[in-house]
Amino acid sequence: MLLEVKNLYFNYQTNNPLFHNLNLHVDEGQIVALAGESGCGKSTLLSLIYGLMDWQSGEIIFDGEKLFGPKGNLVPGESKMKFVAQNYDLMPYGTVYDNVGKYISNINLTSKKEKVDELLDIVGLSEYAKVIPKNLSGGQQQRVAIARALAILPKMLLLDEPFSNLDFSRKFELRDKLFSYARENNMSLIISTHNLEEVLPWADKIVVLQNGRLIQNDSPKETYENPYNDYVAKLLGEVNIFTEGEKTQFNLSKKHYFPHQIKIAEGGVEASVLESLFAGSYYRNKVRINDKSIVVYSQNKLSGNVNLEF
Ligand SMILES: Nc1ncnc2c1ncn2[C@@H]1O[C@H](COP(=O)(O)OP(=O)(O)OP(=O)(O)O)[C@@H](O)[C@H]1O
Repeated sequence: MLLEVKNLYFNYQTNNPLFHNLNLHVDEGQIVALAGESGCGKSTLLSLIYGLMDWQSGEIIFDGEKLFGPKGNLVPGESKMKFVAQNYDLMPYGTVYDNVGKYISNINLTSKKEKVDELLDIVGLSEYAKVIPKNLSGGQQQRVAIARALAILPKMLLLDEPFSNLDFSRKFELRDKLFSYARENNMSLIISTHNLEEVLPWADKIVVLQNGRLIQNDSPKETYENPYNDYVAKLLGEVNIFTEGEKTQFNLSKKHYFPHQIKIAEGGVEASVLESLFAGSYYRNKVRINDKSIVVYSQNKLSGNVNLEF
């Protein structure tokens, strides 16, 4: 085990703990998605792990050593970790090259250049090496910060919403390269996100926080098949949620059905189609059974009545 958080207790305001007995562990080389809606405590947890704030009780153990938070380090932050916070913290007057190379030794300048070039390629900023951060967009600055963090090959990298400022096409490219780089170098990642779809294919484990409480800690498949509650299900994408009464009425085995989990099939429950919209690789349909509106995906445009199989 690389990281162990044991019975962590932390509050910003007395008598109102954000974390109460929080437990979490991360293995070496593991990619963990830390998910939850805005304000649930993701950034705070990453800051505590990295050692930027003091916690009130509990233990954080990293690489076999007990951590002591800010008082344990002369320079803020644990030396074997790197944290890319939401403010990026770049050197404003250094170029992109300088920023990415900040933690790489100058002893061998040729190998330093090779390393910086490799990292700039990973984050898609090869053409921006000579630009200063002030003249970059928010998403570009975010990518510089990621490249700089990767440069020191930390044992663990903490990324706070790393894809939040990136456009769609960049996101795909960056995710592929970033996760491959982490795997090749056996680097552990904890990535905070409010959108699990963004990291699901790459994550080994999904950890969900709700109001400071860790409510689910499972593999992506297990989380997807058995979300702990409606809150977790909604973090996974568009979902149909059924009440206990509706479950009985439609003879359902579970409470949450993602649109693709409901099939159009002969012999199923009859539903009327309210709308059928082209959505690229599928049609997004709104259908109704009695008073219940349900979203289902299909290969073809639907109309009239259809039969649904859950
Ligand atoms: N410095 C602070 N002082 C007091 N309360 C704070 C402070 N920073 C954060 N909080 C509160 O702690 C809770 C958790 O905040 P945090 O930033 O960790 O959430 P988050 O899940 O990272 O949110 P987001 O996704 O919006 O970044 C929130 O209710 C927030 O208002």
